[in-house]
Amino acid sequence: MNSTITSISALEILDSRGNPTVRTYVTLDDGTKASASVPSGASTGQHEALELRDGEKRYAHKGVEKAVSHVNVEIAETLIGMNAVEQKNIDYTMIELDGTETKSKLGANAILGVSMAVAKAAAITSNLPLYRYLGGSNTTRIPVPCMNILNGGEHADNSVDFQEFMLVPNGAPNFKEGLRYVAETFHILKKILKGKGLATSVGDEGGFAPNCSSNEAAMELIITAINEAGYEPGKDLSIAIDSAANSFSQNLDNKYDLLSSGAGKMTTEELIDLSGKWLKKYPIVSWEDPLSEGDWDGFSEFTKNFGSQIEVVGDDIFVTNKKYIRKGIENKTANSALIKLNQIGTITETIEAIKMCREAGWRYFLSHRSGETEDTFLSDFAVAMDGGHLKAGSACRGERVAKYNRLLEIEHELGNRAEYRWK
Ligand SMILES: O=C(O)[C@@H](CO)OP(=O)(O)O
Ligand SMILES: [Mg+2]
Repeated sequence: MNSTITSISALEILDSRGNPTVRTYVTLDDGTKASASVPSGASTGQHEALELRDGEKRYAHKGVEKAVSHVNVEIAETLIGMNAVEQKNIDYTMIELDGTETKSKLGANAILGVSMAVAKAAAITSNLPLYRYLGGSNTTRIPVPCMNILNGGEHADNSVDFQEFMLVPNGAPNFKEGLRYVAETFHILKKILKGKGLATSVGDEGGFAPNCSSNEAAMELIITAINEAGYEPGKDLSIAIDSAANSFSQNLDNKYDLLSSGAGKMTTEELIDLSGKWLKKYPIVSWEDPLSEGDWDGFSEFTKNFGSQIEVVGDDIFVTNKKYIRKGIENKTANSALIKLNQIGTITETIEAIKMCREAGWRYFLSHRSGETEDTFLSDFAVAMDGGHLKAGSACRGERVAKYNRLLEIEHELGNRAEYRWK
């Protein structure tokens, strides 16, 4: 099948934080048109692919006109005439054109936007839904929606150190019900917060951002909400945490300072100890970045202690990069990797990272960024990758809800062939 790319262009748009990001457009010779928008993180790993930003300060977060121009000029000149259904060829051509390890010449935001828009155009011209085009004909598994309902860390200005507290509807019979479980509990949590005189304003991903008296108090509120919503903690709904420990480790090493809550300085051992206590008390099934990206030994210790009980996810430490995931597999650093397309910058490399996890018997956790757009590429991608779970924020921000709604659509389309299970 030949579907020749006839035009590629880009535009600077805004993301959900009001910061500039890249939207790309691709046209094929049969008239097919597709566009894609690139997300942007706030709590980033040091080794992520580079998000190219302009020098001038027109916005709080600088513009992306340079990246836009790289799409319009270098990338367009190189890819026009190529076959859109050859994703790997397209992605590796851009990787070569850039020629740097972190995509710093053209910008990962420029490259990823094109990678995504080409895949969308190829799916349309192949008459296939995107999840099926990327995942093949046996793609039937809808991910468990790990919904972020309480925010802290760099995603909120409150007194909680851990960045994300997520509800995991692992006891639900299907995605639709799972989404209902978490959305209902989200609303109950709002009532509880109101009743206690705590703020019901939300953080970047739409989770509430109350000033709790401690990190543990945040956890207690969530357990209360699950119970009051009529669900059984640990049976219907469990919990996933993203500590994003980089944000309370100034030098990204084994020294921590839980400043926001006032819990104070902690060593790796003390943090692991605290986690052990929480794991005994609360129905936690997944813990992401419990330690900072420089604390490889601490991560391994954490995994040795708890890896048989829960999913230990590396985000900032692996940055969806095979080089770091390989090191993690060798050192038993974790047992799962967070997967974010823009951390590495192409669809093909993201798929390769997932394949590496799969082959090692690791899990992988598909993820949005804290700065998102209305693009629902992630939903189709998560289904295509058969990973079993995704995080896409809360139930009250349009750019997050769009992803969940797309998953409802896919589940509906698959009918009784749709699968839903935690593991
Ligand atoms: O740390 C994370 O996992 C993400 C997404 O939730 O946040 P950010 O996009 O800010 O890196
Ligand atoms: Mg994270």
